[in-house]
Amino acid sequence: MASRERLSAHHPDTAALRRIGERVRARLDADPAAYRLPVEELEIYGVAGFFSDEECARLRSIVDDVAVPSLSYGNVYDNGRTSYSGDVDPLDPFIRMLQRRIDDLLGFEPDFGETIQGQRYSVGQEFRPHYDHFNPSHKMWADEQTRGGQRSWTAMAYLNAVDEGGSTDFPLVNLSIPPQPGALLIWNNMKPDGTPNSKALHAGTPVIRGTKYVLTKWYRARAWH
Ligand SMILES: O=C(O)CCC(=O)C(=O)O
Ligand SMILES: [Fe+2]
Repeated sequence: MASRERLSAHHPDTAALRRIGERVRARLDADPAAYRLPVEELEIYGVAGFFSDEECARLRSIVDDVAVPSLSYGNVYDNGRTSYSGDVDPLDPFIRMLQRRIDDLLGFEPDFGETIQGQRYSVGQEFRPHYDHFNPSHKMWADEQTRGGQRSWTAMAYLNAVDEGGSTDFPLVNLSIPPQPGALLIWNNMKPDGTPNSKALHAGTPVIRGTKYVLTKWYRARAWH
């Protein structure tokens, strides 16, 4: 363990991730619309009403258009995800406008963000506990190193209210966040020192009644391509 800690502290992305953490934190702390959730050991913020009802409705229909079963995607990161998901069209002017708003809220250059992903969960579907950041011992890590490196912050938007279930839980910091339409949840997957935060483990809990729609945008340590 000690040698792995040492390895990650010396990783070339670590200094960039530390600076990104500082910059985004300062920006969100200065933004009256962003509320820092009162937990230690995880930097996590909420912004209520980030998307309007009309934007949420339009986004839900976009998610319906692009979503396919997550598990049949063959995506190696997706173990534990039983929802439907898909990338939205990054060139769509409506999506570009929304992406700019998220980039601006966090203070990221647009090319640091991956394409927004849409997800739809039906009754019983979930995203089991996982980390958004990459595990450097994973076989895909070498590839990801060349296309932007480690994931830093996650921005996730709820596009509707769920009748029951579907909360986003961070079990290691005792947080359970119920979907609120139009709200954006933002967290740092790294610690302030720029190394992965084990407390960032989270899950989309099973939907019990209704359907859950979300958007997720992951930001990297470097420009993503
Ligand atoms: O649906 C949720 O509440 C969590 C989604 C999530 O963890 C992700 O998209 O990475
Ligand atoms: Fe996640």
